[in-house]
Amino acid sequence: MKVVKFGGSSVASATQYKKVASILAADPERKAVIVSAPGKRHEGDTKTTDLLIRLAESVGERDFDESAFQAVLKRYQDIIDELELDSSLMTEVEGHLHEVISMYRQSKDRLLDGLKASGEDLNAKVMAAYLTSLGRKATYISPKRAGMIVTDEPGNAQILPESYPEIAKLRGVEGVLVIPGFFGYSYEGNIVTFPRGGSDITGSIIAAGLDATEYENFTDVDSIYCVSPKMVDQPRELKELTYREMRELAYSGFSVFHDEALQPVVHKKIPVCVKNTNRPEAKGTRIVASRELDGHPVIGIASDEGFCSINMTKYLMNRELGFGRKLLAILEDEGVSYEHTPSGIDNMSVILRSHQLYNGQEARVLNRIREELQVEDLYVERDLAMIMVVGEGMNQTIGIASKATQALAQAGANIKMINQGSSEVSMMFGVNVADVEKAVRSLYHIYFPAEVGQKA
Ligand SMILES: Nc1ncnc2c1ncn2[C@@H]1O[C@H](COP(=O)(O)OP(=O)(O)O)[C@@H](O)[C@H]1O
Ligand SMILES: N[C@@H](CC(=O)OP(=O)(O)O)C(=O)O
Repeated sequence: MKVVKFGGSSVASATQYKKVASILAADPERKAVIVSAPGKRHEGDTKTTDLLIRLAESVGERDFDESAFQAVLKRYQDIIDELELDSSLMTEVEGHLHEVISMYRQSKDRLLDGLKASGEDLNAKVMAAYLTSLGRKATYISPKRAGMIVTDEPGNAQILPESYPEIAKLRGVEGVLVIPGFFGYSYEGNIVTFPRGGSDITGSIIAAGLDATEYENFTDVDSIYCVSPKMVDQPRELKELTYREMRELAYSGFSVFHDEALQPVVHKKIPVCVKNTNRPEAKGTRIVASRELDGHPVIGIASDEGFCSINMTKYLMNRELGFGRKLLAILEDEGVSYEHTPSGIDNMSVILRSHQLYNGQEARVLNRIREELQVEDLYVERDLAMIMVVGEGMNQTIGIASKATQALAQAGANIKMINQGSSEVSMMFGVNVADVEKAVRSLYHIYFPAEVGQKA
């Protein structure tokens, strides 16, 4: 039995809905369908989730931005009209949005989550109605009915383990199950969303709960490529990669699959297959527990922006017992999470996502570090990007780092930081944001010269 997730671009319009229906019809093993909210129909379009965020932000004591409300309605109206579905569905869509607004008006966080979740919830209802109109047995299943219990942290939910036996009970439901992605319910009874892009997480949770043989993730590209197709034209397609490789790459910028979506399938070793809704005949990419090494020690190069570094120096830091612990305790106390901590004899840096150091917070954190740790030099460096070079074959190959530094030098990118984890499945380089694209292209050229040659 397979679990199939369709991303926003795959369910953005009536045309896309029809592709979904034929993909489902092509394989009776496709039992559970997870849908995102309608995404972008073309370059420059706005995702329904973003329209819903705009709507949530406009809600006041008594009113809200009517144009944002109408823009959301129009996304569903277009799909419902073109598929000639019952007009009562539109009444349901409108009623649902009004209900969420009036229920959560008093709490900004809850309202935002309630409206964001509506995007997928309404789409799942429309999808179930469409499949039924085609004569398929299809049932809308809310995350509540599925038993998806999550932590009560708005916009950042995590699934609780007791959900899985509940989800397993869905195996007994006849026909295709249509489940909205992106949210669950907390014990407090609230709707709580996963981080952005979190419908991938729902798909993975349902796959693990149902003990699926495969989790198919349908999107708008033929495969996962070894670098973002936004940076390199037609890069090398990846046939297979391991969970570890994908986790590193997704975390570091491969937005095609959510980095938190692997955890539920990993321990059951359920393969994930990323495929194209617009070209389902293309083989796609399989993410599996282990793979044969294919002569490419590096499998992918990812990059992400929006980092900063807190750098500090203190003479004889190496002799000061507990320095690192005290530093990290200050960050924990201030609610700041960190990504990496490269260090030298008398200096240490903490790399973190810049949005965590907003104005007041930055001053507070720096003051505490200065006063409590008595450092001699302390400053924040912003506009950093992290580049991750990933591959299972890297730990058995000599010269990977030297190739990387050569490529970065050729690109004229100044290396701000190098970090290699003990797993040796990845190596990370910090560079200025301004240098990141040329650095990634240069790394691609050095690690995949055959591909570059073929296209020249
Ligand atoms: N390495 C990569 N391989 C494939 N796609 C990538 C990669 N890195 C980034 N992407 C982007 O991810 C997009 C698909 O993810 P997303 O927009 O979230 O799709 P969906 O609407 O299906 O959820 C692709 O269109 C592509 O631009
Ligand atoms: N619609 C949500 C969740 C999601 O996963 O969407 P998509 O499948 O379009 O990435 C978002 O935009 O974040």
